[in-house]
Amino acid sequence: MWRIWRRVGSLSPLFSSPKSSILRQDLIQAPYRLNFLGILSTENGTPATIGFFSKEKTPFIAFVLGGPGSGKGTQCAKIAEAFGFTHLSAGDLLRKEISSNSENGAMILATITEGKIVPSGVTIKLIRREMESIENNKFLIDGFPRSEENRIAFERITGVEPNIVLFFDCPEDEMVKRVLGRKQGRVDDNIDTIKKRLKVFAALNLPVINHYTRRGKVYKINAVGTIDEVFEKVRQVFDDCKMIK
Ligand SMILES: Nc1ncnc2c1ncn2[C@@H]1O[C@H](COP(=O)(O)OP(=O)(O)O)[C@@H](O)[C@H]1O
Ligand SMILES: Nc1ccn([C@H]2C[C@H](O)[C@@H](COP(=O)(O)OP(=O)(O)O)O2)c(=O)n1
Ligand SMILES: [Mg+2]
Repeated sequence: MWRIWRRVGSLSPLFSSPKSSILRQDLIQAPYRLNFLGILSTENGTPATIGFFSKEKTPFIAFVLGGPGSGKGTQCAKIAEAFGFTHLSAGDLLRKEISSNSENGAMILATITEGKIVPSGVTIKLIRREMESIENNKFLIDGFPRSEENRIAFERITGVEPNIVLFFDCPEDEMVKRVLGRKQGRVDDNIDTIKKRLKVFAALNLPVINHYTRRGKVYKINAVGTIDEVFEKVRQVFDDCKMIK
């Protein structure tokens, strides 16, 4: 088991030990497996709390959400640079799995091509692996959680909630224009898949944003404007966030 960092929902001071490994690999309980929801569970099927961060090692977590092309990745790069965060993009981690020919690669490729969401257990395992190997205590988790299933699995597995959630609010026609102009050779950056991703965003990701809005954690940012104009609004959030040391 990972050690629990702190109770879900609480906000606490952070970053006591920047050089320490945040997740304790030696505390992971085996064996565990994915249940039908893609949530990690023990062999008898009960949900497994596979991780917990000790109180002193609690990282600051910002979930970064918004529709496809809203500018999440672009803004995360700037936040990472300006505020010393580590940027973890769920989509990038999944694409890396595809190109490394891992056992889940074919399933991930098929899911992304369809504009659908990869089972939570797979994505959380990749995020966890990164958080374990990186010695930082400030993480931007970009493009995750993409669904209530993602969110619930993350909270159940880690025992924590994000400290804040950034939501880049962007009109659909602007998102379509940006994705079609992205030219990174992605299998999902075509008009058919974009339409599906926009539907999936509205159906599955907006409920996550609504949930965290009710929890008072969402900073909604108008994503229209130049990259620098948007970043000025983002900067204010981080400048004002007293929890970030
Ligand atoms: N404020 C902006 N105005 C115009 N284009 C933008 C802006 N922010 C990002 N872009 C461009 O739009 C595309 C999508 O941005 P990206 O950061 O990859 O979005 P996301 O990660 O939300 O899908 C990229 O080509 C990026 O350079
Ligand atoms: N939590 C996540 C994040 C991304 N994915 C899949 C499904 C998404 O359409 C693709 C691409 O995600 P990515 O965040 O890179 O996409 P955008 O930056 O929003 O354009 O990856 C997922 O299944 N689960
Ligand atoms: Mg992105």
